[in-house]
Amino acid sequence: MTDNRVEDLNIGSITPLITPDQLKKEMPISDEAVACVQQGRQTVRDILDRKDHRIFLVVGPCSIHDVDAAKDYAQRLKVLAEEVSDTLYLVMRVYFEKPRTTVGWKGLINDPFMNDTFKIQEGLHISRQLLLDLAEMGLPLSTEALDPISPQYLQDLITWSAIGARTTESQTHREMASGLSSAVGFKNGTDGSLTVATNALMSVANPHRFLGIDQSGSVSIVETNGNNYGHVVLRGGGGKPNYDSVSVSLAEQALEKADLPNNIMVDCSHENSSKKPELQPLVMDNVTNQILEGNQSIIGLMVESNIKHGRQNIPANLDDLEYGLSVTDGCISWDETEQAIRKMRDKLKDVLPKRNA
Ligand SMILES: O=C[C@H](O)[C@H](O)COP(=O)(O)O
Ligand SMILES: C=C(OP(=O)(O)O)C(=O)O
Repeated sequence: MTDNRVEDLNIGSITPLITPDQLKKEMPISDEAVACVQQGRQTVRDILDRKDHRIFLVVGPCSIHDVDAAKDYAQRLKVLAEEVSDTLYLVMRVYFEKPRTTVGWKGLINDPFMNDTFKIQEGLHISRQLLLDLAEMGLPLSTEALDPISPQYLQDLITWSAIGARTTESQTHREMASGLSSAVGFKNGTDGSLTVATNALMSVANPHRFLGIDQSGSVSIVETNGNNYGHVVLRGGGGKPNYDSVSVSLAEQALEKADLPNNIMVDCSHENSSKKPELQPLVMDNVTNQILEGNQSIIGLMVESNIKHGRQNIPANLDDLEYGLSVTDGCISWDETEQAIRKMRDKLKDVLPKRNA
């Protein structure tokens, strides 16, 4: 018998999902969380506009896999954030979606139980509850906007978003970012190319029309206004770092040539530290010294930090998971994080108020 099927040949199944509206009805944003998000977004915009002298640090685990450990981390970060708040504005990394070089665990939304059961609906619930809990603590939160649909479920709780090195060049992600309500950092490409990020900034500031979903889950034409709070994130690439003063100066020239604001974030992790977490404090200190020496463009840093130093593979028996240890990229420990952030604050506390004067 002839098989006449011409579609869905590679589809295993398609399962309807809760709509954004339904999830938000079950788990509504509270007044405390709204206040936290609004204040956080305004602070980041003020830093980008040089109305706030501080530098913002996007700091936290490479990925969230254990909600209790994330809350434990957040409580520590909240105390440190208050301590350094005259100089630094700390935003917690709460990354639920991981872009993989090939394959691997894709994060808490995709596979919340880390056992290939891919309970995405539960992943959305768990992720939203964590964002609510953390925002209610008064912590500004950040995430990578990777899936083009998931922002409808979670972005109301996000203060700063990233577009990752693997997707900065993607039109879909630039379109999505043009409609995000938060400021958004575009990483340079994995090969080190900055042009993909400067092109992304030119794209994202413009209105776009594209296919998406609305809050009731209907496939829709989305029209955006454009996002004027995009900036580049230098993360190294092509086997080389790009946090050094020469690379930063080249990035400044590229921004000037493209008529873009002189706003640069440095990611201390990834290829800026050859994925060796213990090198991140050295990158932080180098960038701090650049600011002490008069740099005007660096407005933010990213640091991958967790309760414990390093990383672990996801074990076959999940009872063997070590508490507070990353299952994706290696992170610096909480003690190292406190030490590095305090050092940065002490070095910059008298300098930042006079910067850009
Ligand atoms: O930040 C995390 C990783 O660097 C990124 O998701 C790629 O990870 P992989 O190369 O281990 O797949
Ligand atoms: C995946 C990440 O970074 P990059 O896109 O720079 O690899 C990340 O910050 O988690």
